[in-house]
Amino acid sequence: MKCYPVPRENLVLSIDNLKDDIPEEYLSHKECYENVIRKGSVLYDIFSELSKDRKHKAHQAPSNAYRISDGIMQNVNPFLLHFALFVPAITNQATPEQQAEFLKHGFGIIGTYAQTELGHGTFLRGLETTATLDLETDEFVLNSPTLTSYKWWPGGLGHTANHCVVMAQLYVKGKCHGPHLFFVQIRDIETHEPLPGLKLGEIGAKMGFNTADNGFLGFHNFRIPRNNMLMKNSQVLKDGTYVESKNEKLTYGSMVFVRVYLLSDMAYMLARAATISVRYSAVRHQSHIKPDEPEVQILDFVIQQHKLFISIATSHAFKICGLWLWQTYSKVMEDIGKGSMDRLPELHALSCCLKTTSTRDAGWLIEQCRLACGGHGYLMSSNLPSLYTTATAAITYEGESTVLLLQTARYLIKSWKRAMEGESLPATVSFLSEYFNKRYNKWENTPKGIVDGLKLVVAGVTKMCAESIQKHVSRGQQYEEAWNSSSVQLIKASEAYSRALLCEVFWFEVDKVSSTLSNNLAVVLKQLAELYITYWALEKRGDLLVYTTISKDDLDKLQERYEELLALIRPNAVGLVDSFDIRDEILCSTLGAYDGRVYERMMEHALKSPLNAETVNQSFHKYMKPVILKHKI
Ligand SMILES: CC/C=C\C/C=C\C/C=C\C/C=C\CCC(=O)SCCNC(=O)CCNC(=O)[C@H](O)C(C)(C)COP(=O)(O)OP(=O)(O)OC[C@H]1O[C@@H](n2cnc3c(N)ncnc32)[C@H](O)[C@@H]1OP(=O)(O)O
Ligand SMILES: Cc1cc2nc3c(=O)[nH]c(=O)nc-3n(C[C@H](O)[C@H](O)[C@H](O)COP(=O)(O)OP(=O)(O)OC[C@H]3O[C@@H](n4cnc5c(N)ncnc54)[C@H](O)[C@@H]3O)c2cc1C
Repeated sequence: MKCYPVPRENLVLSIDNLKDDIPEEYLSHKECYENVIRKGSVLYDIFSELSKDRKHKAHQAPSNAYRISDGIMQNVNPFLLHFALFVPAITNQATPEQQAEFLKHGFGIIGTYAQTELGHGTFLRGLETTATLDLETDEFVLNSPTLTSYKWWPGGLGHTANHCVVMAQLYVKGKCHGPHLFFVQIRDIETHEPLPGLKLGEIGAKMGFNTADNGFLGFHNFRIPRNNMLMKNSQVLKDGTYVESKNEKLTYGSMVFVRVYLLSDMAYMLARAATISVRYSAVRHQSHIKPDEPEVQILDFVIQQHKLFISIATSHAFKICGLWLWQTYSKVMEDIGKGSMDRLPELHALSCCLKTTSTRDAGWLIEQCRLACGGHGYLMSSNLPSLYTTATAAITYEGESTVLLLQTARYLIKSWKRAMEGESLPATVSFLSEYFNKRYNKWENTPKGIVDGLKLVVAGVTKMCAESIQKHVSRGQQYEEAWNSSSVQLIKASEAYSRALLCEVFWFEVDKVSSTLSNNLAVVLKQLAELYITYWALEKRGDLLVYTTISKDDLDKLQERYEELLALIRPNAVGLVDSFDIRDEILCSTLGAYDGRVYERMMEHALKSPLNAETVNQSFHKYMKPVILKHKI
């Protein structure tokens, strides 16, 4: 058996079998998949050895592994769902005995998380796949009663995974108990053939994520042992007794895990885009500022700084907030382990709005980085297009953005009502009570003043939503209709809440640690945090004018300070992206390589195009020449 010493980035990235002779963009859909399975299998082998060598918790690839695989895969790893959802779902939702049983083969199985169906992705209570208890055989019978009930989208489901965790409506003695999770083998371990009673395949080409092997799965009277229902939170006993969960939403717990993780993942996606575009902007000379001087680095254009420095700052904001949210998640999971669900609604609300804002911001900011690189940003070899299509998928997967913002809005409205009744609120929403009791300060042009102002916007919009709902109810609408009628404002409340959270956590976490940092580092980090907060104060100036005592003069001063910060950051801009420390083999960009040899790398990459293997392509003689000669005058 091949034995890998503990891999370091250098070692993994030096494995020849992980290099591409032909850039991925020149491979067919099928070749792309086969190529990524080739590379993914080498990595999977390394992770397996690593988990043995390093006593890693079973099946958890080391966190830096994702960063290495990002470089090797360039696109998406078809084994991603195994680590991101399949294993976490089992460790989060199965009993210890079940975990030992289901994961006894260690890396010998490859799983995915099969929840979304052709007909339902958001509304989980509407999922159609059924799992019906057969008391006589002590089994569940899985069925896909309609075409729309086919599982559709799960990553790795088409041709990679041999197991999955399936979400299905649980039926016991004719009664439906709602969505539950089941451990299901779908392919033979030896032959990899689909097991009898299953219809499996991949869903076809997508705008990105094309190596994720997203698939479809249909069940036809497919039997699994009763013990294959994940039974940590709810159970079905041998006699058919159903023991319900302390909180039925615990079944949705695996999605919270990934939503929390995505904040950090987006920090990394943005760090890559910022590294590429800032380095390129330092190399690219174009146009003049002073007519009698040479062409300047485009990074000297203030508007270029305005386009790019927000991405540097946002990457740090997401990294720091991601750590804060992860600590909150870990604490809530610990509480749940002790039987307390009190903070679960708060964690759900936080993870929903922060996942949404981080994925949406990563999307438009990566696009802004691409556009700031002109035509060369449009080349696949820049890696900016792939970063964009990969990042923007996250706006939809793991909870579609609008739907998740409405979940946070639900929590804000409930918290507002509690504030009106004088109840104490968790720290993350206590400002609602302050606002309700008219305890807030006049505007201050400071980072803290801006954070307080953004919170006033949240409180003001939340109050407006509550009044809108009440107005529609008083006009005869049911509450749910009134909710729907007010949903445009409800989304605004959640968006404002998410922005206020990001600004507050970023500023105060940086402020908290700055005394422990070298003076220079503290100064630069505070400049980034202040830039982030001031950027969003200016973006949201309309709301601040409506809900706070900010004046036109205050806004003019903020604009001036913002431009000062751009100038202060400019000398450190390249150093700041270098400090993301993303090596060329992982950055995969002709524009962003550390040595700055942009034009040479662009030409080297262009010559790898199969079209450049010959000076005249055969299509000239086959198609063009007859037409040209026919019409030649
Ligand atoms: C380790 C490295 C990892 C990763 C690296 C990188 C990438 C990420 C990895 C993988 C990404 C690739 C693929 C993505 C995979 C997927 O997409 S999986 C499928 C994702 N699908 C969804 O997210 C579905 C979204 N829909 C829902 O969650 C629910 O349908 C809903 C919440 C919208 C509605 O649920 P309902 O049951 O109808 O509830 P409701 O009637 O609206 O009531 C809401 C109440 O329920 C509480 N609640 C809802 N959800 C949760 C939850 N998750 N946790 C806790 N509580 C929840 C909510 O608080 C409300 O409570 P009330 O007190 O107000 O009643
Ligand atoms: C790249 C990618 C990978 C994926 N990987 C997986 C995977 O591994 N496993 C898995 O199970 N799933 C996966 N998914 C599926 C993903 O989780 C779903 O696409 C997502 O949950 C959204 O559901 P939907 O596609 O049915 O959209 P819908 O829910 O149908 O949404 C369509 C539109 O309707 C709106 N809408 C829906 N409900 C409401 C509401 N209550 N109020 C207001 N508007 C509403 C939405 O805002 C949206 O604009 C993946 C998806 C993608 C794109």
